[in-house]
Amino acid sequence: AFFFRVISSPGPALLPDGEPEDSGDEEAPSDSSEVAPVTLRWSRITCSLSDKHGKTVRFLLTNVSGEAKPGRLLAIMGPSGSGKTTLLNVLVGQLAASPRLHLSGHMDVNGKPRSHGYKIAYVRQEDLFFSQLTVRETLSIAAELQLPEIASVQKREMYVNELLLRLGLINCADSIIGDAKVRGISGGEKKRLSLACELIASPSVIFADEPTTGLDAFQAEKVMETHELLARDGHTVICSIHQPRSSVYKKFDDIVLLSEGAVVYMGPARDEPLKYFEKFGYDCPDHMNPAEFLADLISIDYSSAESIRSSQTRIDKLVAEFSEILPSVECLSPITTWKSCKIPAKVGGKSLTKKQGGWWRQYYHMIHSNIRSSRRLTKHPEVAAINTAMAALTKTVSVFPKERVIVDRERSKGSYALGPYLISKLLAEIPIGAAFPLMFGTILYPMAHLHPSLSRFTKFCGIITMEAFAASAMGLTVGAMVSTTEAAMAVGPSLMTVFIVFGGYYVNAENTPVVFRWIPRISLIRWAFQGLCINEFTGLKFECQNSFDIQTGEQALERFSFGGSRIGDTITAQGRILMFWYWTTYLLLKKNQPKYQELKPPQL
Ligand SMILES: Nc1ncnc2c1ncn2[C@@H]1O[C@H](COP(=O)(O)OP(=O)(O)OP(=O)(O)O)[C@@H](O)[C@H]1O
Repeated sequence: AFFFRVISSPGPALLPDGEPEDSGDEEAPSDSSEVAPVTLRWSRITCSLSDKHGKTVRFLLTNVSGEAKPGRLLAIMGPSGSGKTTLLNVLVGQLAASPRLHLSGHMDVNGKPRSHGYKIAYVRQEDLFFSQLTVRETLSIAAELQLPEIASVQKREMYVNELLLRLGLINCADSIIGDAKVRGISGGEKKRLSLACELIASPSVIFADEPTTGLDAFQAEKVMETHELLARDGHTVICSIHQPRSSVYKKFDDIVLLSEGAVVYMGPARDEPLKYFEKFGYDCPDHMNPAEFLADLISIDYSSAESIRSSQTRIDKLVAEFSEILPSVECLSPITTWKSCKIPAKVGGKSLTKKQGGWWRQYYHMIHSNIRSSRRLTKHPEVAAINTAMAALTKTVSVFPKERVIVDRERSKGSYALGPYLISKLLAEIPIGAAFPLMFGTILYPMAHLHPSLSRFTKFCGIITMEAFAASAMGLTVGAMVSTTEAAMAVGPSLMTVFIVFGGYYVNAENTPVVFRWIPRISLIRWAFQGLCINEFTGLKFECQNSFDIQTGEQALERFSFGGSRIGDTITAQGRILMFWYWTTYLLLKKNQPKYQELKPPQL
């Protein structure tokens, strides 16, 4: 996937290879704080949706015109489904192609076709990062990939530090990003990190799709403050936003109000739109958030048939009124993509984005970040426990149902009995069954920086090997229970998932509901996880910042409800589970042994 991505498309934030000197008529600035000023104009953009017979069924955008200027923050506002994201995608040139969508209109960049281009950044709604990397590492990797011309590591670090300071990320620079499971930086910080990653190559135009979605009021304000500062630095900033609080609304310089894909107002923000709507008798009450007033004014009220009709009439009237006074935004160039942007951003008079790093450079950094990321991830003994068990289980369930057919045939011939077959199978599989966990342990242990002592390493390998045998025995039971490999492949991992959930990491003994308390006792994941945790945490001391932080490994074990137990206990429990699955396999195979129709003498 990475290979495909590298050869197929550089993504919106990266400049394609280009001739840096081809700067058109515009001079790119020579200082890092300066950006090439860009004015965007779009006119008569219409986007329609047709059915499979080619008949237009709906307009997503109707005759939308507008303008975004450098040094100003433009907000595209409107109710849900009004076409904000569609318009933003059209402006960025990234409206997903579909045979049912028809797009027309014009767009200029500084009075020229936009393919003549400038560097742009598109900050999407979802924040996608390697969750185990820190903020600084994420930005450093982005800088190394996008700014290969800054050869000096020191200079690149300075540049990253500058960005961290500028976006208010310096305090969390060395925190991991985190995800739903491992707490990392806040939602607002993630949004600002997304923005920072896009800003590395000093884009002239910044598009942001709903940058405040999912944030609390304070974080939303901080994020919008950052956008406002970027506009003040000379960037052209365009963001879509649903319904901002009033302090956020005050930050906008210009506003486009969309309702059902049509423009209801476009022009200066703050009091101007309120004055404009006053002319039609719609007064914003004192102390009401203007954004809320505007949103109510241009939304369909679905509470009753009458309210739908009256709100629709009001919106149609406002759209018609605005189209009559629409400032003439005329562009000559049909909509194209930004792909052939050729003007590189510059820092200190030097081009920063002549080229992306070559393949090898990108490959090296991606591998590096993946290793860094997986190192931290694999520190969780849970990952080692799940990986070992799943590998052993799938290996067995994919093979055993086929083998069973042969066993049944031989048994029916009386070649061998079930008991000796199972015992010989167990003994014969010891070397192969142990090979994978030992290999896995040998690679993972030093990579994950686990406790560097030979005795702990030996115990680590012992625990995962025992677990692999238990998982394999469980695979035999599943294979004996169902008749096909496909069914075994469906049942085995599903059953294992239950054991993973009750494995002690997601749900531990103290918070397991009483009715499910038996599951962790028979979960091979839980015993392996417990053994690995005891092996790793016993005797550890942690650096603490607060008095309530966990200080010792023993306290960490208490937190998992593993206090007071020993590795020996977990190995014994695994042994019991292994015997349980073997015994169940024996009983199932015995019960399911092939039965043949008896040949009875004909009745006279
Ligand atoms: N490719 C598509 N095919 C069909 N319908 C689409 C397509 N893209 C957008 N739409 C429809 O167009 C309308 C506008 O969508 P858009 O995502 O632009 O709205 P929005 O104002 O950004 O909404 P929200 O605030 O909820 O994100 C929606 O009704 C959506 O379902």
